[in-house]
Amino acid sequence: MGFGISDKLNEVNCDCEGLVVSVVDPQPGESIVDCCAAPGGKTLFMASRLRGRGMVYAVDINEGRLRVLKETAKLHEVDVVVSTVHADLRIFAENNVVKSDKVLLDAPCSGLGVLSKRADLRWNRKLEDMEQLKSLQDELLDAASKLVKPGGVLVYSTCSIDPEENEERVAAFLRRQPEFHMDSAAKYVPSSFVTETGFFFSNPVEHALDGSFAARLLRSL
Ligand SMILES: C[S@@+](CC[C@H](N)C(=O)[O-])C[C@H]1O[C@@H](n2cnc3c(N)ncnc32)[C@H](O)[C@@H]1O
Repeated sequence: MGFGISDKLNEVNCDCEGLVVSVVDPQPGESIVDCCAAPGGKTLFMASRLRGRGMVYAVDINEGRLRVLKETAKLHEVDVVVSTVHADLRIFAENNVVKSDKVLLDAPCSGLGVLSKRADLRWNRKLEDMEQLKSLQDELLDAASKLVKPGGVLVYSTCSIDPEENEERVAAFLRRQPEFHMDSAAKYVPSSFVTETGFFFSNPVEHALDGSFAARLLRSL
């Protein structure tokens, strides 16, 4: 089996996607759920880190985007460790009894960290859209947390720099789900990307990268 993409992925591992995957810290042999996976940039990074042992379950509600993910995984020869699941995460988590070592929720967000690429987003935000988006992020976080085994890791990430979608969603989640607690990102990414409270954060001004956020949360044993 080839792992040709691994080297290429490692070369570009310094972008936001690679850094968020570093916060997840995938290890060979692990079972990982990528909850909002398509089109699959982070799935591919995680799959390459498994070195042929373990599985990334790539869940997404969008069948077309998931198909692209599957084809890309095959092209990059990591399809043997990627299994796609077409589902609404909230329903999948209700019905799935198997718990995984690591779960990544790269949540749908306002995209406020990538405005330089998506100028259209600047003018399209309405207050009620934001409230709906925050409720969806909360529901998806609760669903994702059900898939984590005791002692396992849940990473919540967005490509937003808005605290309402980031720190505030994590704080609300920890109030609802006290069996989870924060684990600092400091062990996984360079210190310039770690906030005082232990979150991963990149911003276009300081890092010349797209804005992105990730929180690493541990489930008690
Ligand atoms: C920010 S994008 C994910 C990007 C992806 N992680 C990557 O690295 O390429 C958010 C994804 O969430 C998916 N999504 C939105 N609501 C969902 C739901 N209820 N269940 C599963 N996936 C959902 C969307 O289809 C979209 O592909």
